[in-house]
Amino acid sequence: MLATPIPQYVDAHHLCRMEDKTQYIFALLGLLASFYFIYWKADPLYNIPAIGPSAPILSYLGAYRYYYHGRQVLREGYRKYKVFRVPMLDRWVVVVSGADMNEELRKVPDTHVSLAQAVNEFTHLKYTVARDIADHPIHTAVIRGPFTRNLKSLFPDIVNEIKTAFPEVMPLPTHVGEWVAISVRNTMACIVSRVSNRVFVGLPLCRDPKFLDTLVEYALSFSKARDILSVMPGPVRGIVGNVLPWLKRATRHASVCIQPMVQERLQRLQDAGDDHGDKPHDYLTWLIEETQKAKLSPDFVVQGILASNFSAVHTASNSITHALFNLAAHTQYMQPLREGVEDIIKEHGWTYNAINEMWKLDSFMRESQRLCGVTGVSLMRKVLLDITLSDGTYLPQGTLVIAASSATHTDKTYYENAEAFVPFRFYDMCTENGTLGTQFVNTSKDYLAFGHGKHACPGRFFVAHELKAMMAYIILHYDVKLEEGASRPEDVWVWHDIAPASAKILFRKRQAKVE
Ligand code: HEM
Repeated sequence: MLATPIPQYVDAHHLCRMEDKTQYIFALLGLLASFYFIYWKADPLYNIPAIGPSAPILSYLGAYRYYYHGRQVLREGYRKYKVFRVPMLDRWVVVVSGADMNEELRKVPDTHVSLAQAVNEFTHLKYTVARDIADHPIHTAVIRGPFTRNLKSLFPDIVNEIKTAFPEVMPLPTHVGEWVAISVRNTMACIVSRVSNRVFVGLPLCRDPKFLDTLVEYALSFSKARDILSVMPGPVRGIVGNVLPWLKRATRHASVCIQPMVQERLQRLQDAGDDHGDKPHDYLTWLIEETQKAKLSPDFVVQGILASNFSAVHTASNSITHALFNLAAHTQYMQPLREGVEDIIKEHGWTYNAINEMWKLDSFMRESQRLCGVTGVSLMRKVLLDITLSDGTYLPQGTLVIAASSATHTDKTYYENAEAFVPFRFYDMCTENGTLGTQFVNTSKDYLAFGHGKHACPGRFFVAHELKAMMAYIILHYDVKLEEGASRPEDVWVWHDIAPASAKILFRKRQAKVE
């Protein structure tokens, strides 16, 4: 059958229109491609080598990889480049490699880079931690100043809380030799929360179940809120942040507990007048004094307590969980640790000085943190004024820059047998070579677990005593091992954050006594 012939004029006209359309489509695609390339090449970070695809949209593939395989991405960049960049969902982050670049980054003055603003960008403090703490970090001033200066006098409270919390939170069967599987991360979070709040808010609040529940909820809601906000485009973030209920609820609940104590301290400060001897001498009072210096309302103290908990609890509980996993996986080190701790406690009792003398334990904690930090990066900074690094890399205002601490810590240039857990390596360095500066609290360009330089963690003197005292208590009272056939639980990396697995290990009442 023959098809009905199409008139010639229709055909030509139709073809003409089709050609026009195709031309438009190609022109549009060409225009879009040009915009795409212009946009890509106009990125001020374009010349910095990227790990994964650097083109717009395709870079989300790289972000996906960084989210799930942060450790490998950072190691790859570290191996290949002095300075490189990694993609996150809403931005590129520039990373520096190696001790010398770490040193260079930490020396950039505060006029040009800011730690506080970098933390704010990564965590959206206003909606996740405390409403105004980014603008008025009163807790940082207190931790750096009177808190650390008075650690020795606060130490008996820390010990008292450890001795009370362990039997309550981690009771063990009285049967000789019976092992119990304990979820370490949650248990340590609970004990660290009590011990830290013993010094932040004191008795009885640090043991009040309602207050402790508020803190647990606050910690959990931080990650929820941060994850939601980090996938929001900038302009929408503020709107969403303002409607999230969790921080408002935590602040309200914490206020109910803390405000009466603030009022009581204010009254005592007023009664003491100029008589400094009668002034209360504790964390709440120091926070109140900071609010007065900054001409803020005393209500602000609640935000200071929340921010202190944010800085202190999750970091410390993850750190001791890593240490316990390392001890359970290397039980041969229990005996030498025990001998050291027991001798010192016998001689000095549970004192601040005794904890200072526990060199082997100190080395164990430092080594544990070298390999299993709380994060795989450090020296987080936001560029405030354009800078050019020594290798010529230009970092414009607004760039986020970090140091690849975990890769530095496992670089054989700085550490012999760098991948292995050698718990007494720092103890040996100190006793054999007389190398100073390798204690748990010391920072250096190749040891960045607490940062380095002017902004190095001001809470590290407290946390070193807190965690060493907790470990000493465990070493003297419990035996520890992995579950049958298990190996050390793998750490979980999300972006560059590292969390210990939520695994269980076995504890029993200590059997062998050191003579
Ligand atoms: C094992 C536990 C901890 C680790 C691994 C840790 C780590 C860090 C790191 C890496 C920094 C940034 C330093 C830099 O960029 O140079 C930092 C800052 C800070 N840390 Fe810690 N920290 C811990 C515990 C604590 C505790 C217990 C407190 C409070 C008592 C605290 C309070 C702070 C504060 C306020 C800052 C900000 C300092 C500033 O803005 O200058 N940290 N910490």
